Amino acid sequence: MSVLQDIIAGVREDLDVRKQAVSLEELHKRVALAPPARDGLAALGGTDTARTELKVIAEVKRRSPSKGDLAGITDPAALAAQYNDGGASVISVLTEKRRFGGSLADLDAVRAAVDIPVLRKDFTCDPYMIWEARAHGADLVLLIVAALRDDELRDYLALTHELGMNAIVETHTAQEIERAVSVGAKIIGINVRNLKTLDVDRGVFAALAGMIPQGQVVIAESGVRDAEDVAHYASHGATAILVGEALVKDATPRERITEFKIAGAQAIRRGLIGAE
Ligand SMILES: O=C(O)c1ccccc1NCC(=O)[C@H](O)[C@H](O)COP(=O)(O)O
Repeated sequence: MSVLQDIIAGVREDLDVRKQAVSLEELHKRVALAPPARDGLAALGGTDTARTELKVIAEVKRRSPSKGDLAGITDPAALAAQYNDGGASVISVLTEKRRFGGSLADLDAVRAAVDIPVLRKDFTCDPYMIWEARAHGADLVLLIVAALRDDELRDYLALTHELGMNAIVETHTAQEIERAVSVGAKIIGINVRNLKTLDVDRGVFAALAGMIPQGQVVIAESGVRDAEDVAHYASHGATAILVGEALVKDATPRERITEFKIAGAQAIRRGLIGAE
């Protein structure tokens, strides 16, 4: 069983328990009462192709299969507030429990603490999880192409939009990018962490980003350690970077995000001057 299949098997078991506790009908009622979704697409620059800055999606990530415990996050809301102050455009909250130590309570706490859009980052494998995300205030959800059939990808994306949210459609290969584009994804992530080996190869982003049509939001996911990595992704066409480990382990995440934004803007400017 691959790492992804293994994670999803656990997600499905936990989901069965939650479905027993809260019916889909109950979730529908909660969604009707939830505050409207914040515009995640606009926060990430929308379809504006005149890129002048690099957006940062800052992640609340407690644990990971590749690294184990990352940081003792005692207050996810306070961490998210620091991310917000540093200039993050979106906060990502890893809600998967078994391998990442996250929860819907983390999502609730973060959503209440910031005014910017919040991504429920999880291994979406059932429409119930999209309703659940919205009921807990999420503005964006993650759809991993490798985990979904084309019909599921299309249906889940449509449901996400029906509920007023946006989806980050995550890819790892050229074929997955073709699938993401064909279902009409507006926000496409390229995750450079190989889901079989868990190795990070930043060169994957440089090799694949050019396949994504102009006008889409292009997110470089995973492996940002420092300003040099940020410049690498920005110079290869990233609209945004998604950063977890480097921020949760940093004593001053607010300053680190500001530094990443400056590095991203400088790399974009160098690219524009080089193209003149
Ligand atoms: O982080 C992992 O070990 C991992 C393993 C298997 C599937 C997904 C995994 N991570 C989820 C993510 O996509 C990252 O949390 C996110 O891109 C941030 O990555 P990083 O900045 O390298 O922590």
